[in-house]
Amino acid sequence: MATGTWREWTADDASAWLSRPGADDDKYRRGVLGVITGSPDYPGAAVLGVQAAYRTGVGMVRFTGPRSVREAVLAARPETVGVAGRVQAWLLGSGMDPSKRSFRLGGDLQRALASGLPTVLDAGGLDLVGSHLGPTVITPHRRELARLLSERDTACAFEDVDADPAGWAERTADLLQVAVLLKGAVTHVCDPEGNLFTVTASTHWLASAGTGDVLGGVVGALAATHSERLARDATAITHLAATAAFIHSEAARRASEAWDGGPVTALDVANAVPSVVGGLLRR
Ligand SMILES: NC(=O)C1=CN([C@@H]2O[C@H](COP(=O)(O)OP(=O)(O)OC[C@H]3O[C@@H](n4cnc5c(N)ncnc54)[C@H](OP(=O)(O)O)[C@@H]3O)[C@@H](O)[C@H]2O)[C@@H](O)CC1
Ligand SMILES: Nc1ncnc2c1ncn2[C@@H]1O[C@H](COP(=O)(O)OP(=O)(O)O)[C@@H](O)[C@H]1O
Repeated sequence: MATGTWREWTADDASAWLSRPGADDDKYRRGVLGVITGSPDYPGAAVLGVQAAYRTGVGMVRFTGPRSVREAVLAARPETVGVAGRVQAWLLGSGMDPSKRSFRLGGDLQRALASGLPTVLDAGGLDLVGSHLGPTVITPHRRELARLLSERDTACAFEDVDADPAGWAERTADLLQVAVLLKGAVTHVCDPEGNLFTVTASTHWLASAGTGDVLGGVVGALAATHSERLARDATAITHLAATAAFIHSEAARRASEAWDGGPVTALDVANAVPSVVGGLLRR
């Protein structure tokens, strides 16, 4: 499959998309991320995404996912607000199973997508792509991408995506008219406008449970803190997604270095995000 020219996203690129809060900022001006993630089977996915969003520098998180998950989220991050209200962006779907979606949860997800706000659609929210009205990025791994396309009558197997991730990411962006962040050792980030960026993981220790949920939180936080920019320029979501993947990869490297190059957990990666953001802001 023919593809355009992909460019590796650099530290300079990422730092251009970050800024420090100013004297006039408060938690609302900095950006509130609405999060509907997790399930009784996967409460940890919600905890990891919310943790990562705070570590990336969002002003506040409103978590309105399943009630059974809210307790775990609040235990890990008591600053989280558990009531619905105004938000600047949405993170939807990590740790959810679309086949077990309740009527109420389906309604909450559809309302979020109809809000026209910037949205990150992950894992069990991927099937909802197309209902979105705002600048949106989907964040599948290879298997999820193959499943999503097959459900949309495009024959595609895991092996196909594995053999040509760049081509399938680009084709998906075109078919579904949405920005795509396809996860892997090399993460491909692209959009229907032809932006094509790669982020090459700085350590393969990143391939462990829950690190994708962490990435969702990083992208969500950047979307919430850039909502005004996104309202003017929807393609900014692609640059923010690439920035998130860069921060995530660097956080994994730092977390591993803290263990002398040893293994890292998803929570280690989330906890290393502030030092990456700090370093990029100093550039
Ligand atoms: N802490 C949390 O809350 C976490 C929550 N998470 C959440 O979980 C949800 C599902 O995400 P996912 O990526 O795991 O699911 P999915 O794309 O369906 O892949 C499943 C495929 O894997 C395969 N497979 C299974 N075992 C295998 C084995 N031993 N060796 C080889 N293959 C094996 C299996 O193949 P099969 O057994 O059917 O042959 C199947 O095809 C998602 O919402 C995510 O956010 C995760 O982030 C983790 C941390
Ligand atoms: N071989 C690898 N080397 C480095 N990073 C990887 C590799 N495989 C996957 N990753 C990264 O690890 C993360 C895994 O995300 P995901 O597959 O969604 O896992 P989970 O669902 O458990 O959170 C992604 O950020 C992906 O880019």
